[in-house]
Order: sequence, then structure tokens, then C-alpha cells
Amino acid sequence: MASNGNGTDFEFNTKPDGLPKINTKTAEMCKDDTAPTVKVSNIEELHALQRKKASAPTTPRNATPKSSTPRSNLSEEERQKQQMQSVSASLASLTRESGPQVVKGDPARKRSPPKSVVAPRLDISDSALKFTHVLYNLSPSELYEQAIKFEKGSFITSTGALATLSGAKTGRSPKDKRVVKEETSKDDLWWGKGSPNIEMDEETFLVNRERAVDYLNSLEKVFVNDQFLNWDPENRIKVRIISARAYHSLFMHNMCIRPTPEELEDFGTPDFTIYNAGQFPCNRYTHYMSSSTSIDLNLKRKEMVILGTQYAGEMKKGLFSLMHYLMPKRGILSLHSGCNMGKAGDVALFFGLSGTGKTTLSTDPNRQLIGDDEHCWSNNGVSNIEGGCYAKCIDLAKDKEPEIWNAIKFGTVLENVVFEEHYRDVDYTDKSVTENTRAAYPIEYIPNVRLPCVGPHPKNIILLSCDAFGVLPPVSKLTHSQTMYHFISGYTALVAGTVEGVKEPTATFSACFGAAFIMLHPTKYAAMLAEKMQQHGATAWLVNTGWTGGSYGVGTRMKLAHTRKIINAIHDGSLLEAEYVQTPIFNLAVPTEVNGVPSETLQPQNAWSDKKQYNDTLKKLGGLFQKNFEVYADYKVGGDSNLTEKILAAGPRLE
Ligand SMILES: Nc1ncnc2c1ncn2[C@@H]1O[C@H](COP(=O)(O)OP(=O)(O)O)[C@@H](O)[C@H]1O
Ligand SMILES: C=C(OP(=O)(O)O)C(=O)O
Ligand SMILES: [Ca+2]
Ligand SMILES: [Mn+2]
Repeated sequence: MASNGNGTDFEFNTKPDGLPKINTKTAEMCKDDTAPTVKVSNIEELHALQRKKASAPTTPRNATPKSSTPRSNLSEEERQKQQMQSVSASLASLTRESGPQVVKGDPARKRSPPKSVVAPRLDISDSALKFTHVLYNLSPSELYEQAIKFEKGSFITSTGALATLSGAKTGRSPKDKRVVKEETSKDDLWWGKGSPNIEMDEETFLVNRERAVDYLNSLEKVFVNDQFLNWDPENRIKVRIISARAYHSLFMHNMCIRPTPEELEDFGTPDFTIYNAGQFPCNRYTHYMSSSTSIDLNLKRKEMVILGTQYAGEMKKGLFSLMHYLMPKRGILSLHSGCNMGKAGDVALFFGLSGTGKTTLSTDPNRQLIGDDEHCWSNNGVSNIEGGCYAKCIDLAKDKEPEIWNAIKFGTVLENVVFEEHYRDVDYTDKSVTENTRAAYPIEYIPNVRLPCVGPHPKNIILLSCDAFGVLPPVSKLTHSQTMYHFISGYTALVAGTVEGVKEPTATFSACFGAAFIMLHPTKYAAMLAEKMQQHGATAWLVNTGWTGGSYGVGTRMKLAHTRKIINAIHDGSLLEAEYVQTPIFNLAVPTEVNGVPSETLQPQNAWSDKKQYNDTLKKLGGLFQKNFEVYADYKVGGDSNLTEKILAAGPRLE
């Protein structure tokens, strides 16, 4: 006899000619009611219960400044409809003059045909008969699932980051960037020699736009991110990014400012839209195209089209170009710099080209991080343009860069890294895919972040240069005109690295430490910087994060620990009090002592064993600076012609 503990017994009815038959005394079956049961009638309902009503992914609530516009009192249904109409309008073909039929949500979750949310179409084409599903502002978890299910090369690493591949392109393609020459902006923009703005006409832009839109509309689903740029509430820009890959959507989720659910409700029409059709090439028979990659910026239409490259940095830096146009028009200086703030409220900017240390050095356990790469300097102070950081990961070590190391966790996009197959431990030394391995994480993954990411006027301006010639001093204090000279020059020298046997460093001069992103003539930004520095009494420094004791191949890279000591001495004001000596050729003021840094390394010639070699290399670099600056000799910086003269005189002298 058995009891089910509920008093409902059953017994065996034994028949002489067969197996015993089980008889239950009541109609009730055995049931396990020790745990409560789910209130669903089928498995679909059970799965539906698992997911609570969606809310938008947000930056921590207290981080975003309150929006001044009142919330609309639309019904949820009406609001969703408007949202999808807006996306449909963004994706509209300009030749068929209508947007695609769009529907919100993952196609995998829909069983019956969705109802169209846009008005019936006038034209009949195959694309008009299908729906494009819009995955709107998905959360990192949802994007992980999309990536892992549908994108080859997506993996979860042992620390929870999403490892992904950017495809054939693992870096930016500056030669494939085009800017539309149109009447609203053409007179403001910098064209011609040295300029990053390679022109394109309006018609050709539309050809590429149509190509991108048709590609995106041909897909079953697209990702749409509606987000913000710039933490300064008065100069915030609304951006929409339409992309085909979950990787791209998560990257921008991390890199742009994440709206709160309330801000998203009131988002309305974006100020700028990116069409990222990176998996699809441009047509090389199209006028102005010189490869199958094209990144096209149209300031009049407020649009950017990406074809033929999946490198995500292209979107982030594309928006930075936009800000380099929009902000100066409002009297705000856009800066390719990192930025942090000390306990005393002292703000430092870190200018530098790629790989010189903006991200590494602005991430400092003793200071609040404002941002690692893109900022604005207005009359109110500084503000970060972005909501995330994009750190280089090659040779990343936990002991040297613990904050960045720890930021590589769930939610972080890890591009082009190599990991062990089973445990998924990342090998940061592995360059098999590229040397430009990257991690993109929301800025609040850095523990001592300053939210909102704004600060007062900068006290120190640090110009970073990775001098692979090894002749620039580890640190020097700049005069006002030297600052302008070095800012306009934008020097760095990296090693070729990837090419076997290449030992010779190549000098790169990139105006304003970001020539690839500026839209106006470099002297416009330089004049603004000069004015702001003078007005707020900032001090500028040139810091060499590159080689010491010889050029690449002979010398060694400056120890990160030493560079950090130098930076600390700048921040705490002690370096301002130091004794200085002047260097030959460049006439730089070099401190004789810095706490924690071996004094013999401060004077670069002392660190070189071959003095003649040092002098020759120094002269060689001086000559390269002079040659680069020739093009600026005819330009005026600001209204003060004295300043232009002084800047020209502040460069190296070869006597
Ligand atoms: N002395 C140094 N100062 C700064 N960075 C250094 C130094 N030595 C090595 N590095 C490495 O150089 C790289 C600097 O890159 P990063 O900070 O990402 O540059 P950026 O943000 O300017 O593109 C990092 O990988 C960092 O670990
Ligand atoms: C994303 C980039 O920025 P940085 O290397 O300065 O971090 C880039 O230049 O492609
Ligand atoms: Ca950069
Ligand atoms: Mn960086």
C-alpha cells in the first residue's frame, strides 16, 4: 500500500490471469504540491512569463541631467507607433519615396504575420511586401543573444565580455572617408591638401545612401539605437544608428550616452542618423569610389552612410567628425583628448593620436574619469561627448591597467581578440587577428567615473606623443606659443610593427592631434584653444610615452609606471615648481627632477649611449617638424597676428 501523503490511497486489484491493475480510489492523480505551480495554460505562456515588460537600457538614473522638456501624454500604443513611423522614415528609399513596412521586435518571436505599423504603400515592389523587423534599443543581454545566435565569431569570454570579429577591416579607413560638398557647409570646411575631407557630390551620396538603405531593408531585421552625444545638456545631440549587426548595436550602446526610459519616450526625430551597411560593399563603378569601402558624411542631410567596413570605430569617429563641425559653430571647442579630474577639482586634458596613451593615462585610480577620447570645451567647462571608452587591449596586463582589465566583463564588446577555445580566457598578447584589439565598455564600468561626465575648465593640458625616435624628453613644460606649435603639428612616431624587418620609426603629423576627424582648418581649432587656455590660465606639457635610450630597436618604451609618476607630478602641481633646463633644437624646458623617475632618463641624451646618434636623430626629427609646418606658414591663427609669428618661431631650430 502506498500513500501519496494526501490521504488518497490506491491498491492493487489482483486478477488471477493477468498483471495487477492499478486502480486509484479517486479521480485525482498523484501530485507534487510542495511547490507552488505556475499560472499558465501552455508552454508559450510560461516562456512569456520569463520576460518582464521591456524597459530601455539606461545609464545610471542619477547620471543623466534631467531633460527640460515635459513628457508627452501619449498612450503606449501611440508612442510605439510614432517610434516605428520615425524608423520607417529613416529607412525610406528616396527613389520610391516611401519607408519600408517596419514592425517592432524580433522576427524569431512572432508566429503570425505582424500588422503593418506604417500606412499602406502606393508602390508595389517585393521589398514593399515584406516586413523589416526593428530591434529598437535592445539591452546588452538581448544583444548578446542576437549576436550568439546569428553572428558567426561571437563568443562569451571567461570574464563575460562578448568577443566578436570586425571582419576584413580591423581599423579605420581614412582614405575611404568622403564629405559631401554642399552649399550649407562647403565654405566652412577645410578642403584640399592635408585635409581629411575628400569631397563627394550630393548625387553620389544618394547613390550610396540608397544602396545602404536597400541593403538594410532587404534584411529580416535591423538594429536601431536612439542615443545621445555630449553630456553638456545644452549641447546634447540626438543620434540614431541603424545597423545590421548586434555587435554594432552593442558597441554604440556602450559608446554613446544611454537615454533613460523617459528620455527615450520623448526622443522624437534624431539630429543625425548613421546607416551602417558595413557588410555590404559600395559599388566601385560609382563616382568618387576608390575601393569597396566608403564612409560618407552629409552635413546637410545630417546623415552618414557606411559601406564595406564593419570596423565599429568608424561609427564612433564618424560622429566625432560631426561634432568637430557642429560644436565650433557654437563657439565650443571639440577635442581629441582624454579627460579626468582630481579631488581638488583640477581637470586635465590628454591630447594624442591613436596609441599615445589617452585612454590608459586618463584612467587613473586617483582621479575621476570624465572621458577617454572625445570632449567639448565650452564657456561652462568640459564635457565628454561619449558614454563609453574604447581601450586598446594589446598586451593588456592586470597589474599595469587594473581598471581597464576589470572593465572587460559582461556587456563589454571585445573586438578581434584571441581566446583559449575551452575556458575562453583571452590571450591579450596574441596579435593573430590584429594588433588593434579593442574593448568597448560603458564609462561607468570604470569605478571612479565622474557622472555626469562634465567638469570645470582644465588646469593642465597634456600633449602626448609616442616618439619612437626616442629623442623627445619624457616631459617638458611648454610656453603658450610652443603649445600652439605642437598642437598644430600633432606629432607622433609609431613603429611599423607588422612589417618584418622594419626598424625605422615613421613620423606622423596629424593636425590638432586628430587630423582624421577635424572638419575646419586646423588654425580654427588652434585659435580657440589658445584663447581658452589664456582665459583660464591652463599650463601645457609635452609628454613622450614612446622610446627612451635610443630609437625603436635600440632603446625601450618608456615605463608606464614612470609616465604615471610624471603625470602625477603635473597633477599635484609639484612639476610647476621644479627646476628646468632647455634642450637643444626643440628648446624645450625639461625638469631636472621628477619624484619617482630616474633623473638620468629626464634628459634624453643622457639615456642614449651613442651621443652622435642622438644628435643626428634629434636633428632629423627637427627637420621633419619644419617640413611638416611649412604648409601653415601662410595661415593666421586667430585675430592676433603676433600669435601667428610667435607660433612659427616656437618650432625646432636647426641653426
Ligand atoms: N609609458 C606609457 N604611457 C602610456 N601608454 C603606454 C606606455 N607604455 C606602454 N603603453 C601602452 O600603450 C598603449 C596606449 O594606448 P591608448 O591609451 O589606448 O591610446 P589612445 O587612447 O591615445 O589611442 C596602451 O596599450 C598602453 O598599455
Ligand atoms: C578609435 C580610435 O581611437 P583611439 O585609437 O584614439 O583610441 C581610432 O583612431 O580608430
Ligand atoms: Ca583616437
Ligand atoms: Mn583611446
